[in-house]
Amino acid sequence: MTRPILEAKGLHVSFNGVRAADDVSIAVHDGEFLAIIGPNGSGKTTLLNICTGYIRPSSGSVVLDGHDITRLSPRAIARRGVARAFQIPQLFSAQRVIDNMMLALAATDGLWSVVQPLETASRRDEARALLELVGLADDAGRISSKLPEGHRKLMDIAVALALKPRLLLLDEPTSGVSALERFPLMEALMSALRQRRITALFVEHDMDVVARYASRVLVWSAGNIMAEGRPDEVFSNAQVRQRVVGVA
Ligand SMILES: Nc1ncnc2c1ncn2[C@@H]1O[C@H](COP(=O)(O)OP(=O)(O)OP(=O)(O)O)[C@@H](O)[C@H]1O
Repeated sequence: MTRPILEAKGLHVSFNGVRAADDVSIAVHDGEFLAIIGPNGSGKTTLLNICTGYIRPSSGSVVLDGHDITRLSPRAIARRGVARAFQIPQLFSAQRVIDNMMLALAATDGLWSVVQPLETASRRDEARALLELVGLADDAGRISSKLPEGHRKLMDIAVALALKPRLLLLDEPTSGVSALERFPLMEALMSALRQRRITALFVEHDMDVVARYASRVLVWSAGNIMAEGRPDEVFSNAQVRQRVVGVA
């Protein structure tokens, strides 16, 4: 296996006595598409929150490319190449898709200023390239709120990619997406990740999606990992089938 991009070691977090991370250690390797599955409330999102600086663990560390990022702010972590999709509120749902993309690029450039024009030729080109990357080139002129849910999710992913991340964290990429849309969405996501050589970690409840797309799976239970392996390995584990997949 390749070297880890991100390594978490011995993470502990409790909320009012509930252990959301109970000595969690994980390694995310370059190029993998790593799934996290597990029952509601088992601590999956807490791990994403720790890795992106939104929650500080009471002990343990997170190391990105050899640098300790445990106590950095979310913004500082994002600048080091860790992006998160489905985090940015849809403040501009009345705007066109291309305008949202240019806003995301402007925010990444740190050019939040009324005197700076939002639309420049290079930013428009970059926005279009990102939309093309996720298969939304034809949606550039549409109003964001009018997009089907699968396309809106891809727009959120394109917004996260504006940061040029090395590691993308996704919390349930297919939630709220129709059965017809979820595989095309995943295909577009996988293609974008491959083209940009981005490693990804995703929390997912849809086991068909995990079985089909994950390169490795971590199974969460009560604040820690109860099993891990390739999708076929974890899905043939009786405990996992009983506790997580819901099949005896
Ligand atoms: N900011 C917080 N304040 C208080 N309790 C929290 C906070 N974040 C998480 N928790 C609690 O920590 C536990 C783990 O929550 P977390 O959201 O990480 O689980 P999850 O596996 O992502 O769940 P789901 O699949 O339902 O999204 C839960 O009991 C949750 O209520």
